[in-house]
Amino acid sequence: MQRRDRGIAQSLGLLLTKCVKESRVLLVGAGGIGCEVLKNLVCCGFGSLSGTASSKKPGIVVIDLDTIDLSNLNRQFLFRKRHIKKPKAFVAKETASQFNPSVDIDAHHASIFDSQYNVEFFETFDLVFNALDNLAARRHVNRMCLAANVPLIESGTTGFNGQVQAIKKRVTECYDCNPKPVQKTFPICTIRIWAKSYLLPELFGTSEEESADVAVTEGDSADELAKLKEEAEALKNVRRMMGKSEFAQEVFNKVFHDDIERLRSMTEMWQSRKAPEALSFEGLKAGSETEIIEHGRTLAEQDQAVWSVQDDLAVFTYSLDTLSNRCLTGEKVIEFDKDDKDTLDFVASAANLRSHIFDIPLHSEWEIKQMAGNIIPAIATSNALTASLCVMEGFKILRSQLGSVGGKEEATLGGAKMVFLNSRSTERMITTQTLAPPKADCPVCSPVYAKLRLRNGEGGKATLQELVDLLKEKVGYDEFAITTEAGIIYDPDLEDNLEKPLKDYVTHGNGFITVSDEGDEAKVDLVLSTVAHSGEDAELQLLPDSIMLPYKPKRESPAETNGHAKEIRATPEVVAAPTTTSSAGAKRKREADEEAESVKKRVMASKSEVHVVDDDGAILLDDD
Ligand SMILES: Nc1ncnc2c1ncn2[C@@H]1O[C@H](COP(=O)(O)OP(=O)(O)OP(=O)(O)O)[C@@H](O)[C@H]1O
Ligand SMILES: [Zn+2]
Repeated sequence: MQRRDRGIAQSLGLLLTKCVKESRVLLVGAGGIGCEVLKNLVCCGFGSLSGTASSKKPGIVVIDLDTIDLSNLNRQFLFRKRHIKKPKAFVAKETASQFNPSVDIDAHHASIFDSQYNVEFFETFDLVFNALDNLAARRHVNRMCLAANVPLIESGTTGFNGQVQAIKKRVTECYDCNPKPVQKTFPICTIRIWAKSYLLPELFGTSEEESADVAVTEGDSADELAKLKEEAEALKNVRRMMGKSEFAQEVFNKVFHDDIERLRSMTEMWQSRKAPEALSFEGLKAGSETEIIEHGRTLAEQDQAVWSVQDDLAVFTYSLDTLSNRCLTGEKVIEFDKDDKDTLDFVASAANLRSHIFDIPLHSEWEIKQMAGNIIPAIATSNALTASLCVMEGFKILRSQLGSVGGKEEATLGGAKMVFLNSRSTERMITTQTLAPPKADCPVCSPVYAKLRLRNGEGGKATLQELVDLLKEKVGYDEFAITTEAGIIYDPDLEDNLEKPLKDYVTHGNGFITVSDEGDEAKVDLVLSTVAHSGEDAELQLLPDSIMLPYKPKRESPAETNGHAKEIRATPEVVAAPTTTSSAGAKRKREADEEAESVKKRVMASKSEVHVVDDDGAILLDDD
């Protein structure tokens, strides 16, 4: 036994160490947290004995869609300067492999949304780690893990804070059990966004249509939008003057004078707030055009200082000159990028000029960069600590799968917790919270997941009618709706599509089809992932062959609850029809029975006076 292995075996015990080595894990994202997680996984020997001797499988699969950027190097320590522009996944594999040659890593430079990463792919793992930076990908992996019934360790950091959440279908809350705050959209009047998402694209964007990319929120009135359109039209005329010496002056006067005067003339808008004060280029300028540009160039170096209005005019003129030259020498589109200094100079000076007009405090370019780039600094230490917590939670989940008396380990996920990190805290840096059970009405984890096997991957010749018939026969539906990512394709009042081929609707690979009961006593939703087969048998097949769906939990009326809980329903998640003879079906039935048993035990063990969510999403409440 190698010295490293000895240390791990001493910490984890022989049984868990063996389990860690035999596991197969997926890591999604090889950025700040991902690099750290990969290092930990490799050093702990994850997957070093995965697969059998005859069919050895890489123990760790890492997927990342991005290439390495200079700005990653301060914290993504698997990467060096020479790796810039190379795919993160490949370089992460190359560097991390050297830490432990017995671990086999499979690296994919791809998006986790790609159709090859379907439910069957996810099913090949014992554990999935999310090390992502966006909501959409996190939610997608959450759903795929639910469909594949693979535990997920979700993680994230912002600045000094970090969070790790273990997610196990039917045992814990899923990522979507609690609605996430929608990623911010800004009203038009938000000035930095105005400069970044409106003014810059209008002047240096691609086409007229594409450039009208303005963030619109509910608060924006139709009037405001109409006015903005009018302004955009006038701006297009000014844009045609690019390259001429009076360009800066024309843009300035149009945006900071004419538009503001028009706005100011809408007197009803200014009854309860201060009216904006228009600026004029001539009134503010100090020196010739060349002098202004030179002055702007010098000021742009001083990004920590708060420039005066005259200074802003100079930087604005200088950046317009630079961007115009770039545009006229062949750069077709110039988009805002916080690391493109010319665009930042433009956005910072324009935002400050507009702020001045509306009597809003001015900011330094550095501050504006943080706001316009939505930047919260990434802290290497937070990432490293969070990544180590991820792997610790991973150990607990694997431990829970080893099995123990009464399924207690399983039910409590081996003691896994929701872990919070505050690396700047003067009290406890790490705090934990018990993992909550799944929310009974969560639209993502309360449905039953099953598979629809399609001939040739796209349903062969099968029509939507055949799917409807199959669902009636095998699930016992009466009135129901079928929805795909594109919207509703069938319900009792929408029968126009029935003769259409199913392949028109199925996004093969990782798309889902949701079937919702519309009857009086509704069953929980059924979510089907599609898998391909090329055999000669049926065009369409449900896996398992037959499904008994539980009913949606009834909402308790206050009178019913009244401190006296009662059992509402308890049905195992997916029960294959008793007639099934296939070994897979029998195994599933056995698993379902075992799961039902384990739920009962959990409920009895918990004796909670509140409620426990059972394995079919229904709520069980105890008797006293
Ligand atoms: N759909 C996806 N599929 C695969 N990888 C993804 C997907 N979405 C995001 N990622 C990866 O997740 C990682 C998140 O890492 P991190 O939060 O450190 O972001 P970053 O892009 O490396 O850094 P920063 O955003 O701070 O410049 C990135 O490497 C990114 O490429
Ligand atoms: Zn959920």
